[in-house]
Amino acid sequence: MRAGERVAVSVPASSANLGPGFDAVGLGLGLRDAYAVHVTSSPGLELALAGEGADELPTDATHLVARALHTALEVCGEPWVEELGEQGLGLHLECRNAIPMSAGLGSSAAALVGGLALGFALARGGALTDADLTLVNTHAGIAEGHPDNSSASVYGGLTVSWMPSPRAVRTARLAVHEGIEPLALLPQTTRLSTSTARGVLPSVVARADAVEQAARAALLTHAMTADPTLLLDATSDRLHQEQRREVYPESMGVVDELRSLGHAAVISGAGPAVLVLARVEVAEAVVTEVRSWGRTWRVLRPGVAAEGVRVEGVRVES
Ligand SMILES: Nc1ncnc2c1ncn2[C@@H]1O[C@H](COP(=O)(O)OP(=O)(O)OP(=O)(O)O)[C@@H](O)[C@H]1O
Ligand SMILES: N[C@@H](CCO)C(=O)O
Repeated sequence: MRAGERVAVSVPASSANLGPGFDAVGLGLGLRDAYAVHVTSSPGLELALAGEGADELPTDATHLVARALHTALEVCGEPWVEELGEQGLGLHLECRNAIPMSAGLGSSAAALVGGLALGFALARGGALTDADLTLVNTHAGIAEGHPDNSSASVYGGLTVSWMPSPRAVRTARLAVHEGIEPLALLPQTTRLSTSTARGVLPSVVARADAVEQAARAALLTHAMTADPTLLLDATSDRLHQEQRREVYPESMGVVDELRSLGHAAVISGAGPAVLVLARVEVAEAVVTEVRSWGRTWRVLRPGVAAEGVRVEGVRVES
């Protein structure tokens, strides 16, 4: 590394689960955080934060993007801040966040994916290979503990991920049917940490529920890629939403109401955001319906992220 090198990446938000795909299925959303790292000639780590969470996140090496950057540089055998300081160099990290935090839109997964991608891109002189993306996917999925959000942030589109062992992540990436528009509904103030939402889940599942969940999860991939008319049936869940009702009662009310009108509404990830997988011909009507309630819900129409994490710029100053 030398002073003047700079790499920038952007990384999409994601919605996880989509109903029955708990901890496995993710959808990349067209709302992106932007991160950049600059090698400077002043030793130490400096962070500049803007956008969502900027006034509450740490501005030192404990920041999630910085931690992920550190991991990637270590994997590549590159020096971290202390060692760089001995060479008279430092790192300046910029994070511009568009993804709301603790909302259910995969902000922490995006931070991990973005930080790892920055580190690999910096170590490789600016480009990310498929092998690098596999490493990002693996490290981010393991760090999150479940790969659904992080894989969607790595690859965009619809992702189905599984962990053959606690140290391995695999992902199949599918193209979303063009007749589907994702709508994200956000309560104005409510936040919910993923760990709180995971803490209320029972550890045992009845066989009848497991059987039905497997059928719906299989149907989900078909509905999302080939036949959106099946989305209402394909987004029915038996494993986590009802079990978590107490931690997001208002969101469940919205899901119930929209589903009773025939729309494929689910809790987005661990909530409290609600995701509606609307057929494009009814998307406008869903937005009008939600706004007519007069409740304080924000409607986002981010579209599907066709691309996952990507390098946005590389600069080497002499
Ligand atoms: N963009 C970010 N940059 C730095 N740290 C973050 C970022 N997003 C989340 N974090 C950290 O991760 C912690 C856990 O986030 P949490 O998993 O609750 O939110 P989330 O990822 O937005 O939610 P979800 O996974 O349900 O979509 C936050 O408290 C914060 O410390
Ligand atoms: N699958 C995860 C997504 C949240 O990060 C959950 O529902 O707990």
